[in-house]
Amino acid sequence: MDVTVIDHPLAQTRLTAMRDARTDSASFRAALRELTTMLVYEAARSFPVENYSIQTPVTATEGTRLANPPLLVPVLRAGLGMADAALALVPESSMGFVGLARDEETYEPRAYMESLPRDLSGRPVLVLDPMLATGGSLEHCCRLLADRGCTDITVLCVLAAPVGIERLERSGLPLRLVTASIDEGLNDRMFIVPGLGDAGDRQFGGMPRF
Ligand SMILES: O=P(O)(O)OC[C@H]1O[C@H](OP(=O)(O)OP(=O)(O)O)[C@H](O)[C@@H]1O
Ligand SMILES: O=c1cc[nH]c(=O)[nH]1
Ligand SMILES: [Mg+2]
Repeated sequence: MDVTVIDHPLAQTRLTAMRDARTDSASFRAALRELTTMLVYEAARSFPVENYSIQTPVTATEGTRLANPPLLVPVLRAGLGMADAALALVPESSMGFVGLARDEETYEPRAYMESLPRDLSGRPVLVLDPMLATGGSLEHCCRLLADRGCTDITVLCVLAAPVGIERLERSGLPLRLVTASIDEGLNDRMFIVPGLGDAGDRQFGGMPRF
């Protein structure tokens, strides 16, 4: 699996703001939006383009557009904070949604929402979720996409734990990963260390579990 780590200084300052426990929700969301722009910029480097004719105020020339705009899939809740920034940078894209909540005892993802096109063959997909911890949630999401015929999945994360990367690698799914950091590991509650805490709660506040 192809793994890209964005170690740009501006990505690292946003990441630091997100890690800092003193950062309030509004500043956390702002840092996530800015970091998402950088992750999408990097992920889009390999997007195929096509040329077409345009007219500048001076003369005729060739313009460039995306040959096959992606489907964006934020994983609710935490991935919602990446959706606007991704859509702003790739306005030609469309959006599907997957809702997953990790069970606090088994750490397995529980699916509660799925809104995706039926056929994803020939369609590149950018999955948006800030956290790759055990990898259960992202493996589940990427399987939903592969089951619909998708063969080109790029997962965009803020933090990835080595065990989660290995799980995605072992899954055999057709994906690559773009992240701002590979962290040390997981603690006994399967939180990423040093991490940033619960990315959903830090954006939107705590929620009673079902
Ligand atoms: O790799 P995993 O071990 O599966 O953990 C990662 C998942 O945990 C978080 O979501 P969470 O289940 O907390 O839901 P939330 O976004 O509603 O907070 C995160 O956004 C990932 O989806
Ligand atoms: O560290 C973690 C692990 C899973 N989900 C989060 O939001 N944070
Ligand atoms: Mg959460």
